[in-house]
Amino acid sequence: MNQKNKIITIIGSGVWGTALSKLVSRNHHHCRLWSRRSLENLESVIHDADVILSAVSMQGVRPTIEDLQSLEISQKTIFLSATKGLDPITTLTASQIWQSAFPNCSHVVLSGPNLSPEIEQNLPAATVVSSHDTQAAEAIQLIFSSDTFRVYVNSDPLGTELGGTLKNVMAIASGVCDGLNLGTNAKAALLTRALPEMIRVGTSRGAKQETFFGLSGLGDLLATCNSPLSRNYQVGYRLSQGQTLEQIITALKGTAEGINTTEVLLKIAQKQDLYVPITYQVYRLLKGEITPQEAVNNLMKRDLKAEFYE
Ligand SMILES: NC(=O)C1=CN([C@@H]2O[C@H](COP(=O)(O)OP(=O)(O)OC[C@H]3O[C@@H](n4cnc5c(N)ncnc54)[C@H](OP(=O)(O)O)[C@@H]3O)[C@@H](O)[C@H]2O)C=CC1
Ligand SMILES: O=C(CO)COP(=O)(O)O
Repeated sequence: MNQKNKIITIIGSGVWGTALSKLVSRNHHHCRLWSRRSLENLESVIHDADVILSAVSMQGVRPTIEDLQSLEISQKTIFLSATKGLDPITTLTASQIWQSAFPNCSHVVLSGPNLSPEIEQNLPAATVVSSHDTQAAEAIQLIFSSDTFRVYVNSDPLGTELGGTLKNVMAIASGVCDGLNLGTNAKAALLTRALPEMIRVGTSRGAKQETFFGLSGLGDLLATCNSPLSRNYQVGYRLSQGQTLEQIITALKGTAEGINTTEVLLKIAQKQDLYVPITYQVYRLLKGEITPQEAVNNLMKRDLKAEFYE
């Protein structure tokens, strides 16, 4: 694909879709930012698009696909997914759903430590674009790369997507950790134990372990779990301050995917008999079954064991 002046249609004009539209426009590509509330119709904005980028939250993925399936889409169009969530019914990632809906097109995932307010400010950041189609991933890499946005490529889309998705659960736990003032040691312990938990789930689904040590895994875990800019972190922090989940969701600006992901992740873990202690405590906390302090106590009081195990 010639890299000059591509037409990029972004579906979902929430904070992430908007931040991505600025990256595209700064690189002098033609960006069409669309949401279900736009006056333009979807058919006109996808016409001749080189890339259809989905930046809707997980609950918007299936409705968006249904709208697009009735329209004519060239097989040359690259689908790019920036959603970080899991489908509650099938437990599939967003890109897996896009792939099965449009099997004849190339699919790429974009995921990394990319808190949108910092991207909006044009602060330096890095991300990963991942696909089984190397050419498509490299085309997306060129479209988004700039002096302030460094884009890497890998060929493990599932691992890339799951890193960004699973860390949202850990970000809730991390917000609790900071809100209860548990200290730097506790935070280091939490994040270090969170990564193997994410890897256990990811590799059981076919993702590569090494991907979780990259930007979309460890990188996004560090960013999201250490920043009050993260909505998922805010959920945990506010729970630690005694707010109810209902109050938090009402006050929260934007989507915290980790709330839904925790439930789906626990379902996966129970079905596949995977050990996910942090996720389990986050789940019970979100359900109102335990207090934040009880979640901490439950994690600390578990049976002793070796640090590394299969
Ligand atoms: N914000 C960030 O820093 C980052 C976010 N992400 C991921 O990107 C995704 C979007 O996040 P973000 O932009 O922050 O969230 P927002 O809550 O700001 O925006 C959500 C978007 O999804 C759309 N949407 C929600 N439900 C539906 C539906 N049923 N049908 C169609 N569209 C729907 C919304 O449309 P409408 O406005 O009409 O409601 C809106 O455009 C999430 O999966 C998030 O994890 C990834 C990286 C960074
Ligand atoms: O994924 C993100 C940063 O990489 C955004 O995190 P939140 O959805 O928690 O705000």
